[in-house]
Amino acid sequence: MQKLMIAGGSPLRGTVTISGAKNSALALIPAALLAETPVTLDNLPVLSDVSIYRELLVDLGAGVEWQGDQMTIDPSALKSVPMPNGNVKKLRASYYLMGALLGRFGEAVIGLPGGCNFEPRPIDQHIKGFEALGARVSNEYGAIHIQAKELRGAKIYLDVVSVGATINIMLAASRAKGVTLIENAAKEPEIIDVATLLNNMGARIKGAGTETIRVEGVSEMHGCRHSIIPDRIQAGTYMIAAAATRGDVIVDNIIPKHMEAVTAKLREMGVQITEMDEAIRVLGQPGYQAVDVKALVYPGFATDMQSPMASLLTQASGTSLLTDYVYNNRFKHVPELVRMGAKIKVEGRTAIIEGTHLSGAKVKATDLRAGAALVVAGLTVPGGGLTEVTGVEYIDRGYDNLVENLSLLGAQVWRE
Ligand SMILES: CC(=O)N[C@H]1[C@@H](OP(=O)(O)OP(=O)(O)OC[C@H]2O[C@@H](n3ccc(=O)[nH]c3=O)[C@H](O)[C@@H]2O)O[C@H](CO)[C@@H](O)[C@@H]1O
Ligand SMILES: C=C(OP(=O)(O)O)C(=O)O
Repeated sequence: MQKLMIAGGSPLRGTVTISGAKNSALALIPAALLAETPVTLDNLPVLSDVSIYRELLVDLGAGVEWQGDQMTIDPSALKSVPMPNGNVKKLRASYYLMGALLGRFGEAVIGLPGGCNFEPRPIDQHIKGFEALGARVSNEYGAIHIQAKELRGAKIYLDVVSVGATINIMLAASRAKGVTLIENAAKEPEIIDVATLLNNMGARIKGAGTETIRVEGVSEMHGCRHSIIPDRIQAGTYMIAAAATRGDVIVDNIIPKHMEAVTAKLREMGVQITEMDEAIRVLGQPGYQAVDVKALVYPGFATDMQSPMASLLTQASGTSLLTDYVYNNRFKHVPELVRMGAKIKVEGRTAIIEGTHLSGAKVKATDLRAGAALVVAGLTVPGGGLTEVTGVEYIDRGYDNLVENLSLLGAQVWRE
């Protein structure tokens, strides 16, 4: 079992270059299966979830060439192989195989997804969308069976704003007959990225990034080349780590507009931030003010940033309130932070955080962003105090080169 060891107290200094977005990559890879000819993705993050997706594509008969940050997917020999078990259960985004295979073949059998299980994460809105497009959907022994004689465009109003359901419906609707309208759609930058790829593959999608997306189905799609947008959650985590260690870091190769909710909140705390064209400089300060943070759908403060933000808020004077309006109970990092001396109480969907000094401890990452929170917390521990984080496999789902990046910024971090 691997562990991350962190000797805290070194201010982060220097430049970190951010890779492509996990949550885009994990949708763009299955989206490529809708084409008849190869799709090349650039700026691909090197993550364990991407490796698992590669294996899924191979099982489906696709050709995959992956070198560094570039992957070429050749879906010309693809088959709709049933995938009730195995790798589909290891990651959340395997649910996109439902929309992609339904669009391409009119059928799919895919096991219920895995991913970070901080609370039950239903996919009823995905299924409602497939059914509205004319598919029959059943759950047999934990695998979703989807079949359609013909997919027909429809008007679909999402009951909850869901990133996954919005993208999954876009995938299937791209190959349906007629026009689909997705109302109350999610507006995350990753949705625009997927729509951009699909349009470059021949789809006709308008309105991605707004709450109404119009998809006019096409009968054929082709390959293209696409560069994945930067990972705004990795970027935000480094911004928070820079502030928490009172460091001075340039977070490079990002889209500063995607970071606005984080930037605004850090400024409100007293962090000095300079925005550049493709980078943000974070200059930490000796003291911070407590703030209230509400995690919301985009363009609000991302729920995926909520856990690392909790660690930063332990460094502010006074009491901060951190409320997650996307998930009811995404607080598995809290008991671990408390082991490190944090003063946090959870009431309902709100964490009440009082500023204090943290000390090193043996802690466990129970999901990806809980892991990121523990790393940030470990970095703040004064005087080289040692934090030992287990559950590293969760962290590897979403942060490539984490140890190398933090070491280059001057942190004392290593794997054991
Ligand atoms: C691979 C990927 O991109 N993962 C991201 C994606 O997850 P994911 O797409 O799974 O998250 P959703 O946007 O769908 O979930 C938002 C909320 O809607 C609820 N819901 C969702 C679908 C559904 O059919 N029914 C339902 O009730 C969920 O339980 C949750 O409370 O967006 C989340 C919210 O920004 C992020 O935390 C995840 O990192
Ligand atoms: C929850 C996350 O990922 P996933 O949806 O892939 O589990 C995340 O990236 O924070």
